[in-house]
Amino acid sequence: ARQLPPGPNQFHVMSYLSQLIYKPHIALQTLAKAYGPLMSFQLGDQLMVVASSPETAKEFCRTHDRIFSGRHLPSVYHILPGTIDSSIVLSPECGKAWKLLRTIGQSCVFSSRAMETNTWIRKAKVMDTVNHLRTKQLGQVVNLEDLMFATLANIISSALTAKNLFHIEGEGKEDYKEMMSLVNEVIEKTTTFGLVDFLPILKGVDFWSNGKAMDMYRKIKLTWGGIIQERRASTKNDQNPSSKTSQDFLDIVLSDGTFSEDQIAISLMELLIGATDSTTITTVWLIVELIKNPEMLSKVREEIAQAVEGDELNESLLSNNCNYFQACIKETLRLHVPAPLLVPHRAIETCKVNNYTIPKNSMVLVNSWGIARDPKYWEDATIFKPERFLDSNIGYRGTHFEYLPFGTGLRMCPGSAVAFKNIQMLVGSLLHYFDWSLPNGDDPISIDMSETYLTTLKKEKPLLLVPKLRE
Ligand code: HEM
Repeated sequence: ARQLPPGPNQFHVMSYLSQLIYKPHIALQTLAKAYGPLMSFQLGDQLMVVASSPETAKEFCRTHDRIFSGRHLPSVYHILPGTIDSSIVLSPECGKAWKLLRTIGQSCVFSSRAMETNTWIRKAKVMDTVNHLRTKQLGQVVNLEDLMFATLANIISSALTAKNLFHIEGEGKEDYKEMMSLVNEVIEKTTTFGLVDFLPILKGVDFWSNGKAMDMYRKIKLTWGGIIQERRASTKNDQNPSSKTSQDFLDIVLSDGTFSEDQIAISLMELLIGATDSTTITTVWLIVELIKNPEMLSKVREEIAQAVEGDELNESLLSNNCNYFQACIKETLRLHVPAPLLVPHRAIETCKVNNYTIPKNSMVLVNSWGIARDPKYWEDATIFKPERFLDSNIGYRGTHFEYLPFGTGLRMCPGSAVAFKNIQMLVGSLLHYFDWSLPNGDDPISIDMSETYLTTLKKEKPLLLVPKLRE
């Protein structure tokens, strides 16, 4: 007989509804305390299955990895034409288009060779930002979160298409603001799914009318259309295509011919969001934790100083010699897990897990946030303590199930190493060249630590700081 994992009944779920929508990682952790690390419940017409321990996470992401490698599509994707076949993140199964896009991404962004090739891009975009900050007047307040976001967006868009999305020197000007709100709107709309999407009562709110979806589609095309067409034209005019030494993502997808221009725009947008959203969140929390802990900050700075060559940070020295700094990045990814429930998985077949039946099309959530704060696995679990990673072999590549900031298995984040390098270069440079203080000389201890959930978990209030060039 079919036996589902234990879990709350309809009434119990209803009493948690608001928390399930706005703070699902917390609600699910609370429920798991009552029902155990493998739990199920009905949410509207969707069966939800939740893994809340390293052991149960392993069942879904390792032991039965292939069966749980599906995704649910937010309703918006059913409205937008062609998106299902041009997505990595939300591709419903690990099918042909998913494989092709992951392979192309591997060759020009994710692999070690690609990261090596792209080192100069990372450095150049970070230095654009550093140089821009050098022009600030003494005491001028900077929205550092936006600036780091724009820098990370330029790094990925340059790696994908050889173009900047943001003109950094134009920070705060019309073009910059327009691009910022365009991209933010797409991020907000396309990631606002998950639990809400499966509740018939909330569907009444009509998040996603056809009109809104088409507007989003138009905006995605507005962001990338010009870049794609320009490249297509220049490739046609180029008599000798082999004269280009290395191909970027755009060269490869265009010459492959599988995807339409609109589909290419969608996959570029998706990679942009994947590469910037969680990474920005991490850089924000890392800086917050360090300015709140001056002793840690000076240790990090001492290390970074050892990785400077001439007047520039050297990426391989940063990677090889800055253990404490890396421990701080890892600890930030533990205490402030950017994707607290990973990206929801879907069972593509019915499967038995721990003697329970998990029916086909169940939505599987791994509470990576709860696991990373479980006192069973982590001492002083809610305290920022980078030292814990110094003498530990726990890495972020998905082999330690008590620490899964990037997930693990088939659907694991392909950009984990890229993220690490970007964070290291960007935050390393910002801390090396500048001192950071709060507006009005406020004490860093007073920084508001509230978080807000929108598939990713970010700092609620923007990070406003005053830079001062270090001697
Ligand atoms: C700190 C930064 C980042 C974090 C915490 C993060 C986290 C994640 C997580 C948790 C997933 C879902 C894993 C799962 O469902 O099991 C994911 C998927 C993904 N990430 Fe990241 N990520 C980060 C940076 C990046 C970067 C820099 C890129 C691109 C260069 C990227 C591209 C992707 C893509 C394409 C997927 C979809 C994979 C698939 O469904 O097959 N991410 N990421």
